[in-house]
Amino acid sequence: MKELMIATKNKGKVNEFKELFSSRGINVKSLLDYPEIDDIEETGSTFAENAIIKAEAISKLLKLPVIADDSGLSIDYLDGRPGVYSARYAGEQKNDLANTAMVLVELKDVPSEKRTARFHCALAIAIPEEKTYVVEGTCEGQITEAPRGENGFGYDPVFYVVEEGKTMAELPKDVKNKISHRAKALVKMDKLLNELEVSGK
Ligand SMILES: O=c1[nH]c(=O)c2ncn([C@@H]3O[C@H](COP(=O)(O)OP(=O)(O)OP(=O)(O)O)[C@@H](O)[C@H]3O)c2[nH]1
Ligand SMILES: [Mg+2]
Repeated sequence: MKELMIATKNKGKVNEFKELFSSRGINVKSLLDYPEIDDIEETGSTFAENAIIKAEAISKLLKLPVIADDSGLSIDYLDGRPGVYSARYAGEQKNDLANTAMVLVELKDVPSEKRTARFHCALAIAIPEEKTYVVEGTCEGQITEAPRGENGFGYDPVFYVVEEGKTMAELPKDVKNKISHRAKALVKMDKLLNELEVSGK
């Protein structure tokens, strides 16, 4: 089986990448397999910049082709926040429940038509001694007034997907893995990997 390294310590992302890549016959390794590697500082101002920073840093360290994911939620009423600060919105401890609660407080009494939002995912692949490539995917939705559902991670319980009539956390994982920002970016990455033939090296 082929193998790919994903430069993340986020368990929710790792689970999704394992599901998404297993159907492609690719085994996923992540930074959860390398606890000695410290977090890479995300100093970029866009998802794409941060994905490149993470992919290049880990690729340099491991001397392997490495994919990194930088993702988050942009809420129109909050001028795009939490954006690249999605993981740390309520503090450096990166607490999903606290982040979600903060967003709900900021949107208190905001009517449903003004609660539009989208998830973004930038995936970068850094190849040693070669270029770094980036692809992106988005998923449109609305922020609910209270969390609903047990699946997924992060802001999924408050992210309502209008076409499905459910929050991301109420959707079965195979449905999220078809419609999500990450799934859409991965379809583009898949094409790229086929062209570059890097998976498995
Ligand atoms: O409800 C959600 N469904 C998703 O599908 C999703 N994808 C990302 N996010 C949120 O955005 C932050 C990313 O920040 P982020 O890309 O910096 O990741 P991270 O710091 O957790 O891990 P790493 O990959 O950097 O190691 C995460 O913490 C999540 O809160 C999501 N929320
Ligand atoms: Mg991060």
